[in-house]
Amino acid sequence: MKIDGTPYRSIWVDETDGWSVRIIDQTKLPWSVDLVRLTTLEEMAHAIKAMLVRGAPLIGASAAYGVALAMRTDASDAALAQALDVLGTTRPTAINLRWALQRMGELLQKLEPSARIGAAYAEAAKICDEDVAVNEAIGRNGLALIQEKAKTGKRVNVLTHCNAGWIATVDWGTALAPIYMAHDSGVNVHVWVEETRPRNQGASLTAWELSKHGVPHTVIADNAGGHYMQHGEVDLVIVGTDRVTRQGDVCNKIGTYLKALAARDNGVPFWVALPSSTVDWTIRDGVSEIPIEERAASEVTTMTGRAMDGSIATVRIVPTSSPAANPAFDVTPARLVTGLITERGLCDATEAALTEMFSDLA
Ligand SMILES: CSC[C@H]1O[C@H](OP(=O)(O)O)[C@H](O)[C@@H]1O
Repeated sequence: MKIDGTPYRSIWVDETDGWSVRIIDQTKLPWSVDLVRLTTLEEMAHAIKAMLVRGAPLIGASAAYGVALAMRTDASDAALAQALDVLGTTRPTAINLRWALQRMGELLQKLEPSARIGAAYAEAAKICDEDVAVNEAIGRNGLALIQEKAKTGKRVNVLTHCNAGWIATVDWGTALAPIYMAHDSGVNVHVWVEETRPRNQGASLTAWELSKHGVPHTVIADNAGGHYMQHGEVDLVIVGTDRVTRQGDVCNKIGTYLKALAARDNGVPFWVALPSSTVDWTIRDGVSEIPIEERAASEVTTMTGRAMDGSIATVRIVPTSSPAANPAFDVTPARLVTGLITERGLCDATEAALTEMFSDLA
């Protein structure tokens, strides 16, 4: 996607040296576009854990480049095992992390150490290029849903939660890809952007993305989504996901489950956009089997934003005497999911449909 006319991906190899990795520091958005240069495994692991990069597909791509950076330093078997372990423990929920590390590990373990640096960079680049193509296909497949709603001749209102845009992936995004394509094709589309407490990925990231692309949108409190659905202001919900089970249960940012309940209660279609790398074929029941990341309480007790004098400030919004809990994801049972938007097409959130569409992976 473009930032003020300049095309970007959310991660790339620095062309000036051919090996360091550049990312957009998402903790600084929307206030500044800070391009960070990463040179070590440890810097990449920190970037994932501290959410300078976030979003399931981007976490996977970032981890792949983290392995490549590690191989530059030491391409031994021990160093490879260490890199896979360090990166594998950065964040527990997005399955794309495990998928990318398994792919990198299986490739590199078979090679002589002397061949590992080049192979690691090549495979990481391949993962990135594949992600872009897959997300573009998700966009095309999801576009049909928006175009169908546009047949009424009225503005199409899509609600989304968190950020599943181009900066949650290498490019295009998943949930936002159909929206970009609809907007670019002239469809009158508007997005209800839920702020997504506590880290405000909607307010800070989705709103920034849509503003940069000129897509009409309105930021709302997380708790307002159901109200707009009740009043007929939401034509469909499209969200991303960090892990889908083989029976179609969907793990996504905390609050997604509540959106799905409100959507079901109001007859609003609830779609989930995902690449096939986000399906975890090893599990069925999302609620009991998907590990939910528990992040720092300080993400709930404080908020960071731009003060009126233009400085970036963090303020406490909870009494110091009050404990806080911060589960970062929840699980929406398949029964509440209208369908899945994948790179291969639209798919029911059922084991039969998933295993038929992805019989080569299941
Ligand atoms: C396209 S995956 C986006 C997915 O990842 C987000 O989580 P986080 O910001 O904590 O990495 C959120 O669950 C999004 O739906």
